[in-house]
Amino acid sequence: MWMRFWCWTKGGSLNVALMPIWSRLTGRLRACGLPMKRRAAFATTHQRTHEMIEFFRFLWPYLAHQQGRYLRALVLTFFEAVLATIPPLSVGLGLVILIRGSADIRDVAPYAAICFLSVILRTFVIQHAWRRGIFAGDHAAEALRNRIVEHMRNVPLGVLSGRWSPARLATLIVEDGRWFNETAVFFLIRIFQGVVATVVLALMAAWFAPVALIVLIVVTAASLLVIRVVKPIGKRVIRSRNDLLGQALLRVGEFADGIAVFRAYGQSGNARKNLRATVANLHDVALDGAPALIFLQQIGTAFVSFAGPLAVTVIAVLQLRGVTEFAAGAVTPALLLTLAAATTFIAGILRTLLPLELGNRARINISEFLSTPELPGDRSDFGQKLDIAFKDVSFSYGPGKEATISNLSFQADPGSVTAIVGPSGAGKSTLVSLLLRFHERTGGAIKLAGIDISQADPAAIQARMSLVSQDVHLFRDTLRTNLLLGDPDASEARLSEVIGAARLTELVKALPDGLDTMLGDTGRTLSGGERQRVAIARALLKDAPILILDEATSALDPITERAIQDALAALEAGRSVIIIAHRLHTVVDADQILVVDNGQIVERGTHDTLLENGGLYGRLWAAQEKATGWRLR
Ligand SMILES: Nc1ncnc2c1ncn2[C@@H]1O[C@H](COP(=O)(O)OP(=O)(O)OP(=O)(O)O)[C@@H](O)[C@H]1O
Repeated sequence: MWMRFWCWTKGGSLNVALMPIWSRLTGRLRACGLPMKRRAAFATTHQRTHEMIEFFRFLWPYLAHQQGRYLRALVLTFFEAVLATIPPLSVGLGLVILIRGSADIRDVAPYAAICFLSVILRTFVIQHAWRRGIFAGDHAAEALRNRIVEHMRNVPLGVLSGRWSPARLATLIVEDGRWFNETAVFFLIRIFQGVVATVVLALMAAWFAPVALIVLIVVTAASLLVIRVVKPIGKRVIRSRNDLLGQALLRVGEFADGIAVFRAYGQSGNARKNLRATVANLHDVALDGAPALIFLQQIGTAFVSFAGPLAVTVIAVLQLRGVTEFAAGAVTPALLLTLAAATTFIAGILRTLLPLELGNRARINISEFLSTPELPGDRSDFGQKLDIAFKDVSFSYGPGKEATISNLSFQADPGSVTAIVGPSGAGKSTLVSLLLRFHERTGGAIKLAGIDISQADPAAIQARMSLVSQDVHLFRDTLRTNLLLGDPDASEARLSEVIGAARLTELVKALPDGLDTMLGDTGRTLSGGERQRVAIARALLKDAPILILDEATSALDPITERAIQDALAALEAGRSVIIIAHRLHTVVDADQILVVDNGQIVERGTHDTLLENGGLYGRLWAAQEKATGWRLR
């Protein structure tokens, strides 16, 4: 019999029979723009296995101390899968006994008892397996999300303003993190369960009738073939869905943040239109993609449903032709039950393949982000004297972009005050962001206490610096939490002290819940000047040896600014200070003033020497003096 079957396939009859169907299918899909390789269909299993192994390898370290629990979940799943094969087998064998003519209930009763026992035991085992799997998977997802956040802390800021925008990262953490979790828990375990159960059931079917095994292999291969065809569509839909989701998040964020601007310019209609267009795109992708995916996936799983009838037909043909001779009548019900159970499990596996694609895409996206290089360096052995030295430093915001800083050198001694002034866009903020290692210089060297900062741990550098910038970010949390960012362990007394120094006492009194008032969109919104004072209080709390003030008092009224200047003067004592300021009267006492234009220091000196020089500083000073005399007519 086997020889005949072999000759039939070898002689090409099978190919001849399947070729027109295959050509039609591939022809239609090619017409839809899908790349098709005839033989490639048979690589599906290999590729899927490879993807699952890759996913597993990626998952494994994040399971950390939950690895044992996850493995126990897999072992329990293995037993659960074996238990799942017992009901069809025991019912089938009971039926065989009945069909063969046994009238004694005692012959059948053990099979019924085994069937019930296995069902009860399976329910028990499955619960334990899932509980362990879900716990371990959740743990891995949490560890992965923390790793992403940690990586965000350690990559140059340029990475986060480029391809990995905040919206893209939100999608990565929320959406991709979710699919990573689902794949780790549900799909991998379900596939493992399906494979084990299918193998056991297929062996049982082969025991009833060896030809059934061939039939199962053929229908499964046909299903995999179809799934292979579906895969590019699935990939395309999933990729555009991910991209659009990122865009939608970005637009929603922009719309929410900029609603006041849109309204002020009477453009809220346009902004809403943009937002709607993005949401509509998302909807279109779902609508276009979903029916195709469901239809093609159903075709894939439908093939395996033919296993039972096909096996019976083949057995019948073989019997009728006299190729085989066995008690088909007695065996067929058991065979059918076993095949039905096997096909249910195969269909279950096939149904997880497309969602598995989402998990796989999530893995690729997350790996891509995690592979962006972190800022190198681990030195933190700075001494007490934190002198700052820039030597021929150059920097540009991207390859091929014009240099924002070129060959810039200066030295700031410990305890001195260095002011950086210059026209808007000259590169002043960029300069301090290089010192903080928010970006990596492209040329020259920046040294802190004699150590090249490119060899230093960015966190160690940032721990030694307090930054108060013109853009103050407050978190949607209480005022207390926002202040304690400066020093999470600060005592109440210290907190009151800096609140007083930053002229925040009146504000705290006026807030409904004082320091515990929620800030942000769910709570109280602060004015620009109030925000700036909160940032100053944070810096006072941090008490770092280097203070960087980037237009720190620009949003304050003159009276508050004077008061804050006094507080800052007290803070400046004994520290190195770098002040970026447009209001030149705030820097007249600086030890050195660097005048920056076009990314270069064009003048340096004290206020008096610079005025004497009559250069750019002199012109800026004169322009400001004149501006103070201006008034609107
Ligand atoms: N993240 C960024 N990516 C690309 N270009 C940037 C980025 N940040 C700043 N720039 C550009 O670099 C140049 C210098 O900007 P920077 O903010 O350092 O100037 P500045 O002197 O501090 O200006 P201002 O006084 O107006 O704050 C500007 O042309 C600005 O557009």
